[in-house]
Amino acid sequence: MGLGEFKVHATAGNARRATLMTAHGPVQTPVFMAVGTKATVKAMTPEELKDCGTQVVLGNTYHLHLRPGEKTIAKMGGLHKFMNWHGPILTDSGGFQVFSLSQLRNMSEEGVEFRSHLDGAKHFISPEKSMEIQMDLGSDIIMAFDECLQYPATEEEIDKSMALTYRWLLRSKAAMTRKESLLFGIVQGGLSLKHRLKSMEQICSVELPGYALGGFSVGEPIHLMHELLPHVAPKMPANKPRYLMGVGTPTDLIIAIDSGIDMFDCVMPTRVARNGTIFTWQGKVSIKRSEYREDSSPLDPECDCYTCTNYSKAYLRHLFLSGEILGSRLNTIHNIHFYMKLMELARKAIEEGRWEAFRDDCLTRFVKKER
Ligand SMILES: CCCSCc1cc(N)cc2c(=O)[nH]c(N)nc12
Ligand SMILES: [Zn+2]
Repeated sequence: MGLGEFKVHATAGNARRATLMTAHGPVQTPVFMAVGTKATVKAMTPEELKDCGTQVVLGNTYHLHLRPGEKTIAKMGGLHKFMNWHGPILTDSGGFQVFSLSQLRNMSEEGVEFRSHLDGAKHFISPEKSMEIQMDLGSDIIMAFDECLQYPATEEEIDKSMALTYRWLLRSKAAMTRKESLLFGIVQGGLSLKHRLKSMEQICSVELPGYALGGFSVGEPIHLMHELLPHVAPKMPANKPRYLMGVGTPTDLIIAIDSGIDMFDCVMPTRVARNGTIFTWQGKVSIKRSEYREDSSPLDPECDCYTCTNYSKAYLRHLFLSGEILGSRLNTIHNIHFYMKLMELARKAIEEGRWEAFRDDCLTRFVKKER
């Protein structure tokens, strides 16, 4: 396969089993990508990530630009070498984090001026600057610089913002000159089908190796996203990967795959692991519950990860209540393994013509009350 080639091997309704070729190797989809915002997937080593089945790690332009700086990372050989991750890396364009993390900011056609959340220093990021940072990092998949509105937003705000995102995509494409990298456009449009379809038409009219759906998981009731996806995702180019940004729970992933989404990222599995929430094939487990005080069983009897093979709920509860770092590590290893296993089984189910049954079984399992 050539760089950027996206080959669909099997389908089940809108669901697809495909392969995307990047400069650091193939990506088997549907895929969940582990978020490594500051050049690390929190609490996990690259070897542990690989052992859990991780294919792609995400980096973040905003954070890495502020610290240690893309020029430093470039001098150290690029982000792959710097973090010792030699599989594909996708980097976000930074706009989303500017709006969600930094204080003072001035938006203009040119770009966004903002103050660092670290030291208050003034910075400016534009489509051109975002591309420069991501190219310096040596990213395999580069995200276009976009504006992501929070929820709710008026029709006028959505109209104005998605038009800007389209103009910024054209500037991103003109500035992204790194031949080894794949540039993905980002469809916006808020929670309005009319605006989503218009943004999709604009963004997907630009010839690119892949397209993302942004603007979800921004505070909206999640059912609104579930209702919109089947009307938008299948209309995106069938021969290009579709990436749903910042989503989601295991239930969200299954529903989105069923609507034709191929790629996902979310901080959820790593973030909630550190707070003691564990995803299992029997639903969610809150490890701090007193019922686990002397429970010798693993987090998930149906899981074969390092944590479930070697430790009891009683021990993991003790680590969590004691605030031990090992607790965060073991819980994270399990949650990342769970998400990667979910995607592996989803790929197999689509390949083997069992997708509908797998989908329905997952949705039944995951809706069980937290215990
Ligand atoms: C490393 C983080 C990747 S995903 C961040 C993210 C998350 C969510 N939910 C939406 C968006 C969006 O609309 N645009 C962009 N660039 N990023 C988004
Ligand atoms: Zn496990």
